[in-house]
Amino acid sequence: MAFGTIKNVRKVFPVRPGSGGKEPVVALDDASFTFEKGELVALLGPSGCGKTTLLRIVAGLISKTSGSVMIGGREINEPLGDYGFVFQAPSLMPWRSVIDNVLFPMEILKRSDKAARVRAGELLELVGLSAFHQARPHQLSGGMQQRVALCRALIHQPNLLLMDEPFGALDELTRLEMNDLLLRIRKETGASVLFVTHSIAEAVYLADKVIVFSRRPARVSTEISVSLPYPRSQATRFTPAFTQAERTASEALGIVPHVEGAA
Ligand SMILES: Nc1ncnc2c1ncn2[C@@H]1O[C@H](COP(=O)(O)OP(=O)(O)OP(=O)(O)O)[C@@H](O)[C@H]1O
Repeated sequence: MAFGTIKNVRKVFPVRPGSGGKEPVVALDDASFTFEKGELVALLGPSGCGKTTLLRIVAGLISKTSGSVMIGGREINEPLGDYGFVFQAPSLMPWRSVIDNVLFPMEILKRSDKAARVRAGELLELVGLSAFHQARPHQLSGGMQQRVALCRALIHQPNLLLMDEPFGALDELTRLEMNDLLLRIRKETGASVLFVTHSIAEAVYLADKVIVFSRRPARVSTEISVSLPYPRSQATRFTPAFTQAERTASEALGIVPHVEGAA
């Protein structure tokens, strides 16, 4: 059985009284795909097609209207805690030091012991922030803050990392560095990753599999298996296989017409 199974998930947001909306919003319509333990799946699709909604359903943060979500053999109907969530904004607590931000989830889980502190140190080393344990968020660049947010998402050793356009606000060079960092982290932790992005190149570079959604209400329009070898490096972006995968994703999004055998 797959580690994660999203099956026929539908989400309708009802009209909220006083919101001015006239029709319920069908955010997801029949979204289905599976993923394995340790697999990195990129979710790609037009703005507003329901990608964030799907991540929140997988996390158990919001309910689905119908369908099922199974993660690690358990049906998800409420937050089960075995996931880390990384958002586009790092949203660190400005009054806390870097290490105390990383340790925050462990305080909530009442597991903020010496072992947690050691693990926080290891994670900060992994992301190259060993020298910044006591720094405050405002003393860090945007990329550094997002590294701290990554450590915070991983501190309780989740099996699943949910990432919602985590590098979308970063400059191009920092984003490329963060892509490589994420591939390293995935390898070291063995966590599965669901990664929402608007960038076709980022999706192809990171993913084992790209799920392309149609316009809202989202359905899975295409599933692309990315067969680029590991380890991937920035040079991978200049290979014919990379261009081919980008083209396939672009065709699935309707950005370029499908041409048989084109690369
Ligand atoms: N709480 C809510 N109440 C009502 N409608 C909502 C709610 N959350 C999301 N929606 C609607 O559901 C649709 C999908 O939103 P969602 O944020 O999941 O899309 P997205 O694909 O992540 O978009 P983007 O790529 O622009 O971030 C949108 O039309 C949005 O307005």
